Amino acid sequence: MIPPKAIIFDLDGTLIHSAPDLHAAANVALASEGRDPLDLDTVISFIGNGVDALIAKSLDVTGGSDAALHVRALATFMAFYTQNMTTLTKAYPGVIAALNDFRDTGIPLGICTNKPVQPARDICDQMGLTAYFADITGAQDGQARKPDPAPLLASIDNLGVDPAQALYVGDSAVDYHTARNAHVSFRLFSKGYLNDPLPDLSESDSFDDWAAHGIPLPE
Ligand SMILES: O=C(O)COP(=O)(O)O
Ligand SMILES: [Mg+2]
Repeated sequence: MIPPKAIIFDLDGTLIHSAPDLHAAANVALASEGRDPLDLDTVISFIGNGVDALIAKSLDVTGGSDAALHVRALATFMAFYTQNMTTLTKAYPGVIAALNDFRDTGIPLGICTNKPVQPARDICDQMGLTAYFADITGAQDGQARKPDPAPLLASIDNLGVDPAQALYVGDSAVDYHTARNAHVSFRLFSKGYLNDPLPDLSESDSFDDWAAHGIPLPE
């Protein structure tokens, strides 16, 4: 692998362990509808396709859903989550040191997440991450989400590099397929929220510790 000219990261399950706050907000939304709470691992298995999918799956497994219920539960979820996005959330060990190393090379860094863009930006602000990133691309109403390649290609375009020279780092099958669809190199952080196995991904394209990410850097 040659050193990338830009690195774009997924957010949830890649840079930050955000599931505990997503779990808490999901259970507030479920409780407001008289539903039983879900355990953390179940909520983790619902992360990766955005908040709409998280709410839909949470309602499905606790008694079903309809359009009005979905809208209400999503609103309750967002009202709580936007006030509690970094209460339990932490950067994975080694992430800050790795970001410092990447930044020191001078190559541009970005985030491409299926989390709605404003919460993604607010979380980065609250966690002191914003200054590392020249671009933060998140989900927006009416716009394609990962695994559609559009958001990743938009983020790479904002960084001003050719997709062939960029690297995407993510934790899920959604991220892997996004990179494939965009013809962008991919590395998997395997200690995030990987729900489906990735049989086509070679072992050497995966890491489980940010202190040993294996991303080659320019001198
Ligand atoms: O919000 C989600 O479901 C996933 O967010 P991510 O794309 O940062 O992993
Ligand atoms: Mg993720």
